[in-house]
Amino acid sequence: VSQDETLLEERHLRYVSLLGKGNFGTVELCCYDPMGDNTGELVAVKKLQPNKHSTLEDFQKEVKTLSALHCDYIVKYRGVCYSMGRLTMSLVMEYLPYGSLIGYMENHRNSITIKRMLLFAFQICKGMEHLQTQRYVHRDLAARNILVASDSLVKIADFGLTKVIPSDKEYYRVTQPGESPIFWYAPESIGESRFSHKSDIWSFGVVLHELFSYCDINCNPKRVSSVTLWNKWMFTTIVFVVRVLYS
Ligand SMILES: C[C@H](Nc1nc(-c2c[nH]c3ncc(Cl)cc23)ncc1F)C(=O)NCC(F)(F)F
Repeated sequence: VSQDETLLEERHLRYVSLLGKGNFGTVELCCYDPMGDNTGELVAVKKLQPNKHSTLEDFQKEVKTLSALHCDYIVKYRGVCYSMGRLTMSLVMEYLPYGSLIGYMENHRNSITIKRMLLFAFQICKGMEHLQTQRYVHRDLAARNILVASDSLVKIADFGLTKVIPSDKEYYRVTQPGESPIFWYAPESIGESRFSHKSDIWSFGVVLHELFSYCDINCNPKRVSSVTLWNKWMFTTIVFVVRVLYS
């Protein structure tokens, strides 16, 4: 019988620690140990908590997206794990020990060279290039969604908002913009909820800003655009004007 090694059994997944939370559910560090002799592999398990933001259908699309992407610069898919009699499911991915790029840049502020930042930027470009060849738009490219595999390798992760561009169009229009990270959004994404490879490139520009500012909390995109009331008023006005221009 052909063993589908991407269908993982919950009984072999041992909880280690909580890695982080999102508006979909949580990501836990687990050890997948089918032999039961602690020779298992550390994995990151994204558990779905169906809520108003993310449904099982959205989650299944994320699994389909990640399982279709094979690239050194994209977090690897390990499989899915159904539990509670297929009532809920988990997405199992490789575990990247150095965590998210934000934390890494803050902790290695003094040892990161410009050359290293350019290497990371190049790797993110290669990952995004692979996404583009499959007509995917990430829609949430930000330093918080880049993982660090080693001191010289980063990978794109979190494909929860990723969409496929229809073959007859150049862009994807979102009907219900959820919790939008608008500080990473291109003008046409703010104005018309339109997403394309070009809007991913805009977000990449914001990621470059994060990289070259060491993901410093005092100048991160959200902070920069709302540091004072004036900026807040200005930003609101800009969003309003952009929406008017695009309507
Ligand atoms: C909610 C989860 N948050 C976190 N994840 C990790 C993490 C370390 N190592 C990891 N290896 C594989 C994965 Cl999928 C996550 C981690 N560390 C801190 C977090 F806050 C997450 O998925 N964040 C999006 C992205 F993965 F892009 F960073």
